[in-house]
Amino acid sequence: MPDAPVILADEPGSFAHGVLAARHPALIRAVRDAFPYDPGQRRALDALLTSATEGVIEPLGTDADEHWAAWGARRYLGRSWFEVPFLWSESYFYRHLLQAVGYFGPGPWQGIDPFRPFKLAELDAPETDEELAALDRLTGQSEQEQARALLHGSLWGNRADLGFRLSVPGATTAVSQLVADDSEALWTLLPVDTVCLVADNAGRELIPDLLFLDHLLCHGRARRALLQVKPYPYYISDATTADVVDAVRRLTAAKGAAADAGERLWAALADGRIDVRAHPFSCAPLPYADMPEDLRAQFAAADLTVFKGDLNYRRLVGDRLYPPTTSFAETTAYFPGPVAALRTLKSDVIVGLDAATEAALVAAEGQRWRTNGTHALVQVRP
Ligand SMILES: O=P(O)(O)OC[C@@]1(O)O[C@H](CO)[C@@H](O)[C@@H]1O
Repeated sequence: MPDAPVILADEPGSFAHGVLAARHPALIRAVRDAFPYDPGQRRALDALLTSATEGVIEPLGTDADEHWAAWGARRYLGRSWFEVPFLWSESYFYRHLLQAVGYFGPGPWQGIDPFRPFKLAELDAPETDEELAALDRLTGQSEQEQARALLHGSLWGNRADLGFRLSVPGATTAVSQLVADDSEALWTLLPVDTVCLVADNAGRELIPDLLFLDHLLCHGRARRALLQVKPYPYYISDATTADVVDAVRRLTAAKGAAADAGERLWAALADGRIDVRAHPFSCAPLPYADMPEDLRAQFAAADLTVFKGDLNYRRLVGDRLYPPTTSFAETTAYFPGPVAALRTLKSDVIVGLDAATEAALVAAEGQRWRTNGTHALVQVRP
């Protein structure tokens, strides 16, 4: 993987600094208000707020510390959250937040997803009804037109990221063009036996992801799908198995084409054509280049792996400040099979742009295009 500086959060005014200094405190407050947590949980959340903004990185004080030691904790404990790799700091913050609310138990709050109220509000939103109703209008179109529309639905669904909306209010309304578009290359890779989709957010991103998978299965573009989700709540709205079930239920409870897709998805999950996986490394604070052998073998067994979203992109290419014209193929050369990224741009990392595109973006927006969520990309390494 080409060398470039690893992103830290130590520079005031930078995107990463803003996430730790503003987004994380806002998230703690939102979670605190969303549940009738008991005094102990509230104290733990308040302590995390102080630690994350003014304090240093502390151990979890549970068996999980050993796990995190293997992911680099020994190097970072006792240091400011702002001085260590941004990806590491953010991931550990989410792990601490789950700890504060008792997610890992033992106790009555074990397994209660602190982000569930936000995820459910998304599923219930009128926008979701509109998106599902739009499926009925697709049915009269050719298979190819449907496939393209569903790919774009899945791509732009990535704007529906709750963390992003905590810091960029109104962010879901802007629309812009793709800064890189390898979608033709993507279509030439299909049909395949096994497609793997590494999911990102629940709710309004997961629904179009599932509809895209349903289309691939239904039209013979893939025989089966692996769906990688998170083993526990992460980065606010990241999808877990419970969120997959909620999304499919939302579809089956809808009308028309959405309900039909929901029934097919239910059947595909039940008969194993969609195989949900939740590998522990999915919540690791590390790039995919460092993945363990068993996960590498899972990806190697797929004929095509599609990474959804900004965080997965950061982990796929490495959370570094690359020159934007760095090759996507080179940064993903370690990956054990054909790989695609569908992502809206919501952090500083970017590779695979041509020089003219980068120059035009900078001329129009300075560096804001990297993080404001109005641009997207489809990148493929066959
Ligand atoms: O992965 P997603 O849902 O597309 O985006 C996650 C995100 O909102 O969170 C990170 C900052 O917290 C950034 O990588 C990105 O902006």
